[in-house]
Amino acid sequence: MTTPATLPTENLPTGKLIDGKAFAATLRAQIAVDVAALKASHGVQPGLAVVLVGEDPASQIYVRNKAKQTVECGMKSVEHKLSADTPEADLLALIDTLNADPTIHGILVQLPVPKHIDADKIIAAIRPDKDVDGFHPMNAGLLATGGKALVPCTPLGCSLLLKDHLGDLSGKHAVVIGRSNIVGKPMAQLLLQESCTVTVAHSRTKDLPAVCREADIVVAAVGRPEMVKGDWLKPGAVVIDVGINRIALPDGKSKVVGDVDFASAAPVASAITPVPGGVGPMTIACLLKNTLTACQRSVGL
Ligand SMILES: Nc1nc2c(c(=O)[nH]1)N[C@@H](CN(C=O)c1ccc(C(=O)N[C@@H](CCC(=O)O)C(=O)O)cc1)CN2
Repeated sequence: MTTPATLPTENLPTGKLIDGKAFAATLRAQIAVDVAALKASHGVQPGLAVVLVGEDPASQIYVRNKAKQTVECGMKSVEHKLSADTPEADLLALIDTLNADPTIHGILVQLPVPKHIDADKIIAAIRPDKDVDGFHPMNAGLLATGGKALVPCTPLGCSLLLKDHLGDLSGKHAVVIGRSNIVGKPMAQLLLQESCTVTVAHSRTKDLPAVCREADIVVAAVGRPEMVKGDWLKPGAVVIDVGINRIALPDGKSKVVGDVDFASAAPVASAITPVPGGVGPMTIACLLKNTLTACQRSVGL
């Protein structure tokens, strides 16, 4: 009998699946309650500005979902959609305007940006206290030194899922595959804060399967479809799959898969996030959480 391409998630034993979609819905409901309380106590409504440059289809969907969920939580949402050939100087000018706008507490520029725009320069132009993506070097430094950072949304979401599932993470060996500024490095910092022993693996890591087999927790954020196989895992490991890879199917359609080969990994892991429905929904929920945090801090809370 051949192994199915993906295990149907509904056939997994209870507790094996870490349901990010459900967790994100609960988090958003709590954020809505906190937004209402902030309005009542301080007369302030959190405002999020999302800037999209160009027409990347996936980015358009993410931006639409961000705006919709922002409004559903009772916050103000402002969208700026700029053409793909927008000069970098115009984007910097827009960020200056948003930085100075007292009704806007969170600013993000959807990534990736077109090639003629320097993403690092754009990120550095956003006021650190409004940088709800947590990508500004000031926030990266605060996270690394244990300060009051705004934390990147995807790793924050992974950390919330892990703590909800495992409780205390202290002493666990976590292997993070990927060293990006957006996921891998901040993920490692968050796991260190929880007193994990952290290994950051990457494309030059020797014998990656053997490194993964040492891990109690594997966070895969490498951007390679279904790379992490079941025989890379220690039995009982908890697996967090950050990958969102669209792959073509023989019938001409496509589907989204993670960085983990779910079919072989799920039987070995004690718990695993699915793709879709795992980490992805947590990214947007944590963006709303960061926007609320930025607004609360702006009134001294
Ligand atoms: N400025 C930013 N740009 C980007 C970020 C980011 O955090 N800040 N992250 C990603 C895109 N992203 C949010 O922006 C994002 C990606 C995926 C999901 C999600 O819910 N995915 C679904 C599956 C979607 C599909 O079928 O295509 C899931 O995993 O269930 C939410 C947000 C890059 N850019």
